[in-house]
Amino acid sequence: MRRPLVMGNWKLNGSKAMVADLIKGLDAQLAGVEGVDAAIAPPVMYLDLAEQLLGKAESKILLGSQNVDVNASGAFTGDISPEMLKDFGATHIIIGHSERRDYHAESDEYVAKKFAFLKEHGLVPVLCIGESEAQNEAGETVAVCARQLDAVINTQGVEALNGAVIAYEPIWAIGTGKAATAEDAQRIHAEIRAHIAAKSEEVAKNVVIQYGGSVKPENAEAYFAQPDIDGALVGGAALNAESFAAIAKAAAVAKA
Ligand SMILES: O=C[C@H](O)COP(=O)(O)O
Repeated sequence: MRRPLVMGNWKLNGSKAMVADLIKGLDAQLAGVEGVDAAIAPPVMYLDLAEQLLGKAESKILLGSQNVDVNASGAFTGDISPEMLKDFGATHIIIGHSERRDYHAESDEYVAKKFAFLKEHGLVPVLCIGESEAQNEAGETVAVCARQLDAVINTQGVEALNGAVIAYEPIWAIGTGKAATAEDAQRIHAEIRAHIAAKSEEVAKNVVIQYGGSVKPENAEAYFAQPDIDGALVGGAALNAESFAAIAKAAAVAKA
């Protein structure tokens, strides 16, 4: 049985006060909620504070990050290494988000390199994949997702997906309020799982596939009712403790 994972990607939002408030609210809202892993990825600047606050509260909330770079140390100005993330207690690291692919020209190969680097350092890659609106309209959704996945599978073997997380995020649904229907998302998740199953049924059966793109408390239950949707990667709604907790609770109930 796959354990659901609901992860909040705070993107470029936050301040010390906001981090403290949000973590306090999340801890209160999520206390006693079983059957789901909840993770947060604040801006890297606030990992230290988040780690301290979670530690003080003896929180069950997992800590993550929104990115990693591909060098361990040395003359790489501005880069962040896996060991630095580990040093602050981050375990779940988002890579390949469409905002990184688009605004920072990150290729499938570069994202795959990050994937391998995280695995090498014992961290959990949360690999984002998904199609643009134009690709969706052209009927290329499954091919795009397969290509993005194959960048990892063909270089590292399908077993590299063991213990990793895949986040299917149709780009046109991110931050737009125009979420994919639960049925459409399920169809793509099933295709993604089938693509992996063609290489290994065991890996496909166990890999957690999250949906991301305008997930809100109002639509969360419908996603989690689908057999191949194992959680969510949440942007906007993760900036409010009550909304994020409601989504996490919906996953716990649906997957119990
Ligand atoms: O990483 C999260 C996604 O990009 C979804 O963002 P959103 O929930 O604001 O649409």
